[in-house]
Amino acid sequence: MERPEELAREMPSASIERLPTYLRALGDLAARGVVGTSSTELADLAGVRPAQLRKDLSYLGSLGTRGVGYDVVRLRDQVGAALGDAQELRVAIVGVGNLGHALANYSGLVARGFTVAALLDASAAVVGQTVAGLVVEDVAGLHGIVQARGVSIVVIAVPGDRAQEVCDAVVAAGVREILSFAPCALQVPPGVELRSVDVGSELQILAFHSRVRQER
Ligand SMILES: NC(=O)c1ccc[n+]([C@@H]2O[C@H](COP(=O)([O-])OP(=O)(O)OC[C@H]3O[C@@H](n4cnc5c(N)ncnc54)[C@H](O)[C@@H]3O)[C@@H](O)[C@H]2O)c1
Repeated sequence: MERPEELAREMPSASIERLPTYLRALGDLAARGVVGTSSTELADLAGVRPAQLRKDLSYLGSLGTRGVGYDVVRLRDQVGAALGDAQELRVAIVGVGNLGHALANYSGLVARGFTVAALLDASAAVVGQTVAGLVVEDVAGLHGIVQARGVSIVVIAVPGDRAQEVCDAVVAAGVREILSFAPCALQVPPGVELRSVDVGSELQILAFHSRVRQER
């Protein structure tokens, strides 16, 4: 029998990507005072098949009890811990323009246990400004700031043509988890986890579905 941490290491990325949805559904159930839930109910709330949900949760060692289901609070805490809830994860945002401002002020980060520990920019017009209670610092100090404040995740919100150089500097500073909003593909060395959110591509995917529906 594998230990929970060994199982979690084997979790496929598609399963990891569904964990925040499970956590949100479990949080809603807990807030409503629901004590126990079935895989069918939870899968329904999360918009997945029950078999998929059971498989995903099995990687956390959460098998539920046949006929009883899952203890909501226990499972919420287990999924939360897998997503790093228990640790205080420190995030730095590089690029404090329109998007960087919005992200720095986004209450959902704090609600999910993240702390914005630094805001960095290259523009003299932006450095020194106070945004969301933090003074924007010069990106030239990235390495020292990451080390001194224990930053483990960096969000890149700079223009596309600056994103790769920023990404390289972030990796050189020792960061292994990066979220990029830049509308371009970034290269990272093995061992660095890069997630990209390209709002334009997401809209194009919706536009594709819209066109196909109209042609039916
Ligand atoms: N605005 C949006 O709604 C939106 C949505 C999704 C994605 N994006 C993408 O996010 C990125 C930022 O968008 P924005 O609208 O905030 O742009 P912006 O021009 O308002 O802000 C970019 C910021 O990055 C800073 N910057 C430039 N080069 C830098 C460097 N080398 N190091 C550190 N900081 C640097 C600039 O000084 C500026 O403050 C872009 O790649 C954009 O395509 C924007």
